[in-house]
Amino acid sequence: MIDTRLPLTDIHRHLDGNIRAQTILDLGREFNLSLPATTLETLRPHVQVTQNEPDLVSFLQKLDWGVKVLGSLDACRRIARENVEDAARAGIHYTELRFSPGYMAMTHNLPVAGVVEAVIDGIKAGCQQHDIEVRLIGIMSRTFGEEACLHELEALLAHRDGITALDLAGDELGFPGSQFLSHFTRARDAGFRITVHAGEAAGPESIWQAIRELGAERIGHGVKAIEDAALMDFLAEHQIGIESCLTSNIQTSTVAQLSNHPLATFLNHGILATINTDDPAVQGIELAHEYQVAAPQAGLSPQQIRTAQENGLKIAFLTEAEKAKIRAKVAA
Ligand SMILES: O=c1[nH]cnc2c1ncn2[C@@H]1O[C@H](CO)[C@@H](O)[C@H]1O
Ligand SMILES: [Zn+2]
Repeated sequence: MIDTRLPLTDIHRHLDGNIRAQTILDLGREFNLSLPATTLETLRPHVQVTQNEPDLVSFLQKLDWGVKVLGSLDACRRIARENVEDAARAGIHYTELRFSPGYMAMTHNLPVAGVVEAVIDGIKAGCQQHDIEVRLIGIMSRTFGEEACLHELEALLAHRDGITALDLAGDELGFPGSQFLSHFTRARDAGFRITVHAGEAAGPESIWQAIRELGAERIGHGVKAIEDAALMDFLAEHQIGIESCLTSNIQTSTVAQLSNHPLATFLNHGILATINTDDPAVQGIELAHEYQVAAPQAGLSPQQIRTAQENGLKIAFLTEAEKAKIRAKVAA
């Protein structure tokens, strides 16, 4: 259950994995693109997971139509604004929305730095209309290689003030973190906070690598930490937060069933683990489903669910003063 006296956060939410099906239809029409379907109902299986995918890379293909319709910077602005609206409607008080500007720019050759600017703009517009606090995390999509990631990093650095943190996402098995050392050195030098998708498709060594070599302060998914007792201790001791996404881990076949999910064990071990969505529109879920259905199925007790909710703001990329302000506002 969601504790309504506590701030509700979603700190692992891809805005380019959360494009409304209706918006995909609208933009397809606007830019005269041939989509695989012309009605919401027939489009859905092309843009949403309908049954669990065999692996991460197959799951990620479901995001492709959403970015293929981004025919202009205005379209990027629109989906950013709609993401704020959707998060506010989901009852979220604070969210960190992440996006890969190169992935969004790719199909229509948009300027990558222009995409970053448009997303920042769209978020601002959304925040003026809705009572929610938002920060942005820039993603480098490892799937497209080191060069493309460098391009994304530079676009994000060009708008340093609007971006809070840097992440690495995409095909973890095909593109190990070791290829991105220099990217993260530059990002840390610029003062970006760091979170990395690790231990989702690859094993615990990928989490160690993200922490030791990329400077990760938080880990996206981190499922495979459960295989390494020393790593479990390290995460707890150094307060490296885990951004868990329960349904996503089932849909990517990272975890066979929720009753096997390590989140409850992470929490028992004193790790600052949290409950988040990942790609809500693609997954066909919202945060309430993760709290009310997925978390109990994953064996979390009501107290553990509350702890996970509290951890969200605890490990948020905010100052202590900013966190206190959000806590006070929700409690009021
Ligand atoms: O669960 C996930 N694991 C790894 N990468 C992901 C996941 N969801 C989305 N992306 C990746 O994030 C970028 C868009 O924000 C894309 O690279 C997409 O493939
Ligand atoms: Zn993710």
